Amino acid sequence: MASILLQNITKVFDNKVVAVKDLTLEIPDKGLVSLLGPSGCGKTTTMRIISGLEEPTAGKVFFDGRDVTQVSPEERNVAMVFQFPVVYPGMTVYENIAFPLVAHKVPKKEIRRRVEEVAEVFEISHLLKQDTYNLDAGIKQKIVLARAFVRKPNVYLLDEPLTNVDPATRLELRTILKRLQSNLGQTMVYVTHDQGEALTLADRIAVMNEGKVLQYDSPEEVYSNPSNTFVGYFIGNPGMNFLNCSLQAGESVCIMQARSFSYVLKNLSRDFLGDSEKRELIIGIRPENLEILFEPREGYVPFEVVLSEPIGNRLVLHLRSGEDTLKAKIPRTSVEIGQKVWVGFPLEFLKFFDAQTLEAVEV
Ligand SMILES: Nc1ncnc2c1ncn2[C@@H]1O[C@H](COP(=O)(O)OP(=O)(O)OP(=O)(O)O)[C@@H](O)[C@H]1O
Repeated sequence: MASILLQNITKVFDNKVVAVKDLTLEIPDKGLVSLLGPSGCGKTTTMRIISGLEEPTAGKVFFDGRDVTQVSPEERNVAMVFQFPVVYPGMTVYENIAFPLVAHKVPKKEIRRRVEEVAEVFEISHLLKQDTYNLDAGIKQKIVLARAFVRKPNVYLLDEPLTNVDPATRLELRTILKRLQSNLGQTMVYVTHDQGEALTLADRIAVMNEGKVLQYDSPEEVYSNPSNTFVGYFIGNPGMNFLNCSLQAGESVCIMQARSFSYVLKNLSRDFLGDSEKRELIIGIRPENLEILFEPREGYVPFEVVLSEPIGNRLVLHLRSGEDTLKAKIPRTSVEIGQKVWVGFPLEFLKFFDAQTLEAVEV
């Protein structure tokens, strides 16, 4: 078990590619932390720096308060699993899983007990005597995960382990991993570009972009209170809506002036603007938090439906009013393309972002 501290880590490849920029991150002992971000944002590099496979250009890595920046991967005692499962050919499933224990000269009886235990967890007990030849990617990844979990390392580092497995096995493995992690009480770092995976698995998510951590919070917080527009857009399906607005002072409340409509924010006191008469902001709201009416109502803004997309038992409506566009997520119902709906913006769900820095602004 270990807590991990990455302190001001920078990694530059070939003197020009800055993969990680001054990144500081604290991963608590027994925590399950997910590094989430788009392709190329530096997740794998960060993971390789934790494992010791990559040396940072600047900054330090601590395990349980001990500086391990110069310590080898073996001595750090981490178990790593990558996207593409590597099973050892010419060995049975049992031998594959037992491999790290044999290498560490664990007594045979103990090896058998641990292999059988972990095989049961990953539901591959029936395959233990088989050769690994001809097994599908999902089963191979189960074997690789079992080989990682048969050990008792300081930290488990999992780099997109479910990306190449079929959807049914992916769901099954998510549940197994979550259960294992909480039963074992081991520190786990999980790299993914799949927000669904991060939101369901992790205790805390580090949302990354361009080599930086933009927000490090619980799944609930990154979803409900994104610290900037990137996080709001990247998390959620579809992502958060954004409207370029000027927030203007009315008599006692504020008025949201978008490019093509205005909307009175009845519960937002004029005091929000202080001494100014108006402020340029980006207003964000999640698609499921828009209020959608099929009849006109005073104060609500008419939008036209330009597309209606079914997602499971929900509909995603693409809406337009002049230059302003929104996506709304509503329960399935019959909606015609070109029909009008009336939209309300409940204050409790509105997020305000600075128009220049794109960072969240407190209300
Ligand atoms: N060994 C390397 N040499 C040169 N550039 C590298 C090397 N490894 C990574 N990079 C570059 O560093 C940046 C971050 O890469 P990294 O693999 O860490 O991102 P990632 O978020 O894991 O992406 P992906 O999800 O696509 O794996 C990218 O621009 C990548 O091309």
